[in-house]
Amino acid sequence: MTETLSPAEAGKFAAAMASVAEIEDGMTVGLGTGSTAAWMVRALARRAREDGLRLTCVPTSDRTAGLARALGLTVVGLDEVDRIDVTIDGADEFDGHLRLIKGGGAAHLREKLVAAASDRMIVITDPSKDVETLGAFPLPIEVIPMGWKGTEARIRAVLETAEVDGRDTALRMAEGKPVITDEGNYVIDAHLGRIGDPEGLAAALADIPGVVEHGLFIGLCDTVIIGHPDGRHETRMHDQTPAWGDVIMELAALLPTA
Ligand SMILES: O=C(CO)[C@H](O)[C@H](O)COP(=O)(O)O
Repeated sequence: MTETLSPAEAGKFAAAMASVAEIEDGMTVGLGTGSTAAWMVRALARRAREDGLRLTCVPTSDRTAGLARALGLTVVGLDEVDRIDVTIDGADEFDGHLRLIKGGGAAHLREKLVAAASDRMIVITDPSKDVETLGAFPLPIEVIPMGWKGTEARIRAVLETAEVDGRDTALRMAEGKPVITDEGNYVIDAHLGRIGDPEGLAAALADIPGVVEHGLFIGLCDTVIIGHPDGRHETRMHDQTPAWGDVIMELAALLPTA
């Protein structure tokens, strides 16, 4: 399977496969958005079919809902469940404290709501998303369309005093029109280069009238599974960078058996 994929896709596939191994019968599962999450939805649907798992799934976007339904998974809205056992989602960047940038697919509002309702959030990625400092990926900020220019000016004012290297902002466009999120909003991308104080910036952005949600996920992710092109994966958990137990187990598996 993986030999037909590009190295990045093979890594995403490996992470997705490892993540669905954590799902048990009867669970309520949050389904992320993006190409990595799409691999996970396919792998989850296959596991559910082959192992007879009864799952309730809460998608983070219309795209993911459509894919999950088409594959036979049971899809419900966030308000139809009391809690979510685990959410599995992709990310655009993650750092050593498992802080994330999300929203490259303009779904970070629903993604954050679903992650916040979950007992556990697993992020699945290929190695390219692993960064020392967040910020090379432009930070998505979802804003109300009404008065978006004023909101952008307030975002720029906040960035003036933020610990960042760049301060450019741009309304996200596609085919000459503003990108509209599933909740009917616009996205402003902030090109920051480096975010020195993610907690401080997250709090300041959340305070701006017109900002609905930004793509900094802090204190939400419990586990990151990094898939490698050769099919291996490694796991990072809070305050374990990397999880040496996993690395040792993987190295042990490579040793010849007697
Ligand atoms: O945050 C997201 C969507 O809003 C995605 O998880 C993020 O953009 C990663 O996408 P991909 O798995 O395609 O690289």
